[in-house]
Amino acid sequence: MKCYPVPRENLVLSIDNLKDDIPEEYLSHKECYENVIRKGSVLYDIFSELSKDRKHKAHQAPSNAYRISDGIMQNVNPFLLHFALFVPAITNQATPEQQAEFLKHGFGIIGTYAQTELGHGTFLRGLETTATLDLETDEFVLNSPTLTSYKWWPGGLGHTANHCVVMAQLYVKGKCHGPHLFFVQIRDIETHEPLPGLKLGEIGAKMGFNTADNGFLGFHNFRIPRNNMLMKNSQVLKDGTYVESKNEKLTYGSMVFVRVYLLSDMAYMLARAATISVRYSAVRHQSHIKPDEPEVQILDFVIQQHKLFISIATSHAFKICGLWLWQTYSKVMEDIGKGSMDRLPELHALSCCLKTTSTRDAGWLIEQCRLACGGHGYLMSSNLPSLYTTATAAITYEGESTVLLLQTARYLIKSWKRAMEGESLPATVSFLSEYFNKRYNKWENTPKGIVDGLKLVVAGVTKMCAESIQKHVSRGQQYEEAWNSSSVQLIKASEAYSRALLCEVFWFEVDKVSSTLSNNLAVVLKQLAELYITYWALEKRGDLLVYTTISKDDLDKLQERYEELLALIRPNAVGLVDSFDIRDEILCSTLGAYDGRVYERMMEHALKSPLNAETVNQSFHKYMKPVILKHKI
Ligand SMILES: CCCCCCCCCC/C=C\CCCC(=O)SCCNC(=O)CCNC(=O)[C@H](O)C(C)(C)COP(=O)(O)OP(=O)(O)OC[C@H]1O[C@@H](n2cnc3c(N)ncnc32)[C@H](O)[C@@H]1OP(=O)(O)O
Ligand SMILES: Cc1cc2nc3c(=O)[nH]c(=O)nc-3n(C[C@H](O)[C@H](O)[C@H](O)COP(=O)(O)OP(=O)(O)OC[C@H]3O[C@@H](n4cnc5c(N)ncnc54)[C@H](O)[C@@H]3O)c2cc1C
Repeated sequence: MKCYPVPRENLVLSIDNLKDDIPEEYLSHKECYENVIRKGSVLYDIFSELSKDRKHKAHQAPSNAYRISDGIMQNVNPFLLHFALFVPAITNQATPEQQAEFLKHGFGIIGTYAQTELGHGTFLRGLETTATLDLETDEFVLNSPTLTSYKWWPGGLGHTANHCVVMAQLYVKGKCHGPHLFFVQIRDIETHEPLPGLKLGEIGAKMGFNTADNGFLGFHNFRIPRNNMLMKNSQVLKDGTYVESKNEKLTYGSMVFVRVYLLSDMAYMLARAATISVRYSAVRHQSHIKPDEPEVQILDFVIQQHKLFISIATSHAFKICGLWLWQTYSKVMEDIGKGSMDRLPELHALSCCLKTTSTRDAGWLIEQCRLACGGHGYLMSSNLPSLYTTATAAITYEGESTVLLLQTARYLIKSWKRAMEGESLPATVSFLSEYFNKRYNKWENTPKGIVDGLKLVVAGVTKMCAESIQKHVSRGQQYEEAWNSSSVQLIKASEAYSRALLCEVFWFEVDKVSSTLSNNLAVVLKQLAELYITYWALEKRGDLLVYTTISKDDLDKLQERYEELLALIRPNAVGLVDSFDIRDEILCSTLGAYDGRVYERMMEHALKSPLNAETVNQSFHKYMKPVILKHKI
C-alpha cells in the first residue's frame, strides 16, 4: 500500500498523474468527469492516509489539505461530499457502535449526502422519500413514491459514490415521525453496479460544478437493516418503539457543520480572485493619468482600488469570522455532547446569516474582480469565470440564501420579544436590549462607532418587522401570513445583522491581536479592517441616516477617510495578495501568476486550444467553402 507522509503542497503538486495535458475547458462532459476521477483518486488516496494519521474527527477545523485539491482539480472534486457531509453526518448523527460499523472499511467506501429531492430542497418536512419499518424482518423499506421524491442534486451520487446518507420520512407502525437519516449502500463495492431496486444517474450539465457528478437516486422497495438508521439522537427499537430526539433539529446538524465551514471556504475563494485581479492590475498598463506621462498600471486608478481592495479586506474578514464561528460551533457541539441545547438556536441563526452573506459577497466580489480585468478576465484561462460559478453555487446549496436569512430573522424576532420582556440575551444579540431600553450613544466616526451604528440599524429594522407583523395580525392575518407579508423587511433585518456581526468580529479580533503583531503588520491589518467597516458604512449610509444620529458631515468625513485608506493600502496591495501565499499551480490563472508574465502565459494557453492544432479547420472545406463559392460574385 502506498504510504504518503502528511502531504505538503510540493509533494502533491509533484505527482505527474495530477497534471492535465489538455486544459479542462477543451474536454467533453464525460472526459471532464473521467479526468477528475483520475486526479481525485490520487488525492483520495493521499487524504485517506492523512485522515487516518489525524484520526479524522467530525469537527475538524478548516484544513489546508482540502485547499490543495481545490487547485489541482481546478473544478469540483466528486469525492468532496464524502469528506464534507457523508463522514461528518455519520460521526455527528450515528452512535459510536454504528460509526465503527459504517466506517469499518475506512476510506474503502465513498459516500455522499442524499437529502434534496426533485420536488423539495428547502422544505425538509416535505421530503417524500419514505423509510418504513418492517417489524418481521427487522428492516427499513426505502421507497421513492413519486418522481418528485427522487433524490436529486447530491454530489458524487451519479457515478462516484457507492454509499450515501439518505434523509427520508420515518414510518413506524403507520405513524410518520418526520425526516431521519439512514446509511445506505447504493453500489456493489467490487463491480460498482447499482444495487437492485435503485435507479441511479447524473442530473446533467450545470452552470458550473460540472465535475461534481451531482446525481439522482430512486428507491423501489429497497431494504436496509433497521440498524442503518443513524440513531445517536433518536432510535427505533427492535419492537418498533420510537424514541424521539431531545431536539428534532439535531437531524439537521450536518448542514450546520458545512454552513460554518463555508465562511472559511469563501475567504479562500476570494483570496484567489483578489490575487489574480490585483496582480494583473499591477502588470496591466492602460491609459494615462497625467497626459504627458506614460500609461499607468491600472492599479493606480483609484476606482480600480475601490473595486479590488474590498476583496482583500473581505477575504480577511471571512477568514477571521470563520475561525470565530468555528470556535462557537465547537463550543456548542461540546455543550450538546453534555446534554445542553441552549445555544443551538443561536448557532443556527449565526451560521444561516453568515453563510448567506459570505457566499453572496464572494459571488459579486469575484465577478467584480473579473470585470476589473477587462476582456482578459472573460477568458477561462484567467480562472475567474470558474471561481465565480463555483462560489455562487454556495449561495444555493447547503441552504438557499433567502430561506436561511428568514431563519435568522426568526431568531431576531424571538430575541426582540425576549428583550421587550426584560429577559437577558446572548452577547450576539444583547444590543437589542440596549436599543429597547434606549441605551445607545450618539454617532462617532470611528470603527467602534460604525459597528455600534450598524447594530442600531439591526435593532431598528427588527423593531419595524415586529411592528409590521403585529399590524398584519391586528388586521386579521394569521401569524404565518403576517410573517410572509413582512418578509421583505425580515430579510433586511437579517442582512443588516450579518453585516454588523462581520464588521464587529473583524474589527475587534484584529484589535485584540494587534498588540501581538509587528507594528507594520498590525498597521496594515487595521487598515484593511477599517477599510471594510468604512466601505459598508458608506454602502449603508441610508440606513445609518434613518436609525442613527450620523450627519451629512460625518458621511463626508467617512468618504474622505475611505479614500485615504485606499491610498494607504495601494503600496502594499501586491504584497497583501502575495501573502495569501497561493501557488501558481493552485491559482491556475494566466493573469495571476507570480512572475507576472501575463501575455506570454495567455499566448501559451491559447495555443493549447485543439482548434490551433491546424491552420485550416476541416469545417471550411466541408461547410464554408461550398457556400462562399456559390455566392462569390
Ligand atoms: C474536509 C471538509 C471539507 C468541508 C468543505 C466545505 C464546503 C463543502 C461544499 C460542498 C458542496 C455542496 C454540498 C451541498 C450539500 C447540500 O446542499 S445538502 C442540502 C442542504 N439543504 C438545506 O440546507 C435545506 C434547508 N432547509 C432547512 O434547513 C429546513 O427545511 C428549514 C430550517 C428551512 C426549515 O426546517 P423546519 O423543520 O421546517 O423548521 P421550522 O418549522 O422553520 O422551525 C425552525 C426552528 O427549527 C430550528 N432549526 C432549523 N434548522 C435548524 C438547524 N439546522 N439546527 C438547529 N435548529 C434548527 C430553528 O432554530 C427554529 O427554532 P425555533 O422554533 O424558532 O425555536
Ligand atoms: C451545486 C449544487 C450542489 C448541491 N449538492 C447537494 C448535495 O450534495 N446534497 C443535497 O442533498 N443537496 C444538494 N444540493 C441541493 C441544494 O441543497 C438545494 O438546491 C437547496 O437546498 C435549495 O433547494 P431547492 O433547490 O429545492 O430550491 P427551493 O427551495 O425550491 O427555492 C426556490 C425559490 O423558492 C424560495 N423559497 C423556498 N422556500 C421559501 C420560504 N420558506 N420563504 C421564502 N422563499 C422561499 C427560495 O428562496 C428560492 O428563491 C445542491 C445544489 C447545488 C446547486
